[in-house]
Amino acid sequence: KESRTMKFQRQHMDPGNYPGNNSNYCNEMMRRRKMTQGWCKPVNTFVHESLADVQAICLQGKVTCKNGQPNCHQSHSSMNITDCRLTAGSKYPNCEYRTSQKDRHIIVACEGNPYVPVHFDASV
Ligand SMILES: Nc1ncnc2c1ncn2[C@@H]1O[C@H](C(=O)NS(=O)(=O)C[C@H]2[C@@H](O)[C@H](n3ccc(=O)[nH]c3=O)O[C@@H]2CO)[C@@H](O)[C@H]1O
Repeated sequence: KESRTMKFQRQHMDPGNYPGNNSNYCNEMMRRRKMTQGWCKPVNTFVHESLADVQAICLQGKVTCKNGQPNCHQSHSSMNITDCRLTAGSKYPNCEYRTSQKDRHIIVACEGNPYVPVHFDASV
């Protein structure tokens, strides 16, 4: 069974890569990382920073998660991310995404021992 932190890495980590001007980045990556099986995941963010830098967020600014839980953390610095958002005309199984590269602070939920990211909450 895939652990929560491995699921986080599969769904959200893409260090050493970024779309550049590849408008198909999200179409390719959402499939490759298995987020278009059974349904098209509506929104997903990939983070183009090292795993160490993203794991370090769990030691940074504590904030309340969207679901009210107290275990979210906001990155001190902004990070290179890509937001993938399902397009209006997209029909399963043809999941079509808009690719938007951004520079944002990210908010993740952390859990466990070691205390590591298990959920992507938002970017600000
Ligand atoms: N505090 C917590 N502590 C521990 N665990 C917590 C906590 N909270 C939830 N989980 C768990 O995480 C799991 C999960 O998949 N949550 S999810 O909301 O659906 C993820 C969102 C995110 O993937 C994506 N999104 C969204 C915005 C954006 O900018 N970028 C972007 O990528 O959309 C998804 C839906 O919004 C679920 O098992 C839930 O129980």
